[in-house]
Amino acid sequence: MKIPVRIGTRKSVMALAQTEDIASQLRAAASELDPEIVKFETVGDSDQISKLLPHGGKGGAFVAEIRAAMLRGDLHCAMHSLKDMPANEETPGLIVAATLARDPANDSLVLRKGLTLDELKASRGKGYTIGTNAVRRAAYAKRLFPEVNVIHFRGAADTRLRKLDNREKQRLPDGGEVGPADALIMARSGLERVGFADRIVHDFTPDEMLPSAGQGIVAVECPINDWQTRKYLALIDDPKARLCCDAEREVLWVLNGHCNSPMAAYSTINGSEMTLSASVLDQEGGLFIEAKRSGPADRPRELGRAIGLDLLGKGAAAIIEKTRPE
Ligand SMILES: NCc1[nH]cc(CCC(=O)O)c1CC(=O)O
Repeated sequence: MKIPVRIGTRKSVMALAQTEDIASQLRAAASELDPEIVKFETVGDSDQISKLLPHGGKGGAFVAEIRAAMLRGDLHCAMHSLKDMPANEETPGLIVAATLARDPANDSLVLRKGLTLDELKASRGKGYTIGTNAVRRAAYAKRLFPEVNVIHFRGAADTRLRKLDNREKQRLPDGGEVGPADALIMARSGLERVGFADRIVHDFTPDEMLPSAGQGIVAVECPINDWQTRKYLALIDDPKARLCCDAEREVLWVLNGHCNSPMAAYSTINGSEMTLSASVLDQEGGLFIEAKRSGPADRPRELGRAIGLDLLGKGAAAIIEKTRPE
C-alpha cells in the first residue's frame, strides 16, 4: 500500500520545479510514499498588474489560499519559497517541517541583448532602466548604479524574461505604463529552476547585494499535528539550510519586518561557525544600516537575535516603519 502525500503549490514553472524536487526527494527517502502535486492558482498569479500589497503582500497573495487547504485537510503539505514566507507572524496550526538543501542564494543580473555590464557600470546606470519588484533589490541597484532608473516589474520569472527580450512595457495599477527594462535583477536559484541560468551576465556577491532572508531555500509546510507527514518531511530536512533559515528569519522577527521591508539577511556555515550579515536600507538607497557577526552554528537564533538588536541599535526601526504598508 502506497501512502499518498498531496503537496500544494502555485503553478508557475519555478514553483512546479521546486515541488517536483520535494516529490522526488520524498520518493527517494521512503519508497512507500506516493507524492501528488496539487496546483493552485493564487490571487498573486492571476493579477500581474497590481503591486503585491493590496492582497496582503507577498505572504498574503501567494500563501493564504494554500494554507487554508492544508488546514481543511485537503493537502498534506505545501511548497513555499522560504523567502516569500512572512517572518513577522506565526501561522497557528502549521509548521515548516522541511527545508531543502540551499541552492545558490545570490541575485543575478540579466541584460537585454546588446547591453553589457561594462556599459552599465561606466554610465553609472544613466539612461538605463532596471526592472525589479523587490525594494531590497531596488535599493542595492541604486547603490551599485547610482543614476539608473528602477521600475516596478513583476510576473513569473519566465514572463519577466520575455518582457525584457520583447521590450514590453510594464502596465501599472493606475492604468499607466513604464519601461521597457534594459536589465532585470532576479534570484540565481529561480533562473536555474526555470532553465534560464545561461542569461546571467553577473552574479552579485554578498558585498554588492546581500540576499533576502531564506533566498534559495525551498520550504515545506504542513499541519502541526500531522505526525506522519512530519516524520516523512524530517527525512528530507537539510540541517544546514535549517540553521540558516533559523538565523536569518530571527533577524526579521526581531525587526518585525514586513513584506515591503528593504531588508536582507544571509548566513554561511563554516565548520562549527556561522557568520550572519544583515542590512536595512531606505528605499532610495541613500541610507544603509549593516551588521555582521559570527557565532556557534548550532545557536542560530541567538546570532539572529544579536544581529537584529545591532540593527535596531543603529536606527533600523524608523526605516522599517516608514515603509510598512497601511
Ligand atoms: N518572489 C518570487 C521568488 N520567490 C523565490 C524566488 C527564487 C529564489 C529563491 O529560491 O529564494 C523568486 C524569484 C526571484 O526572486 O527572482
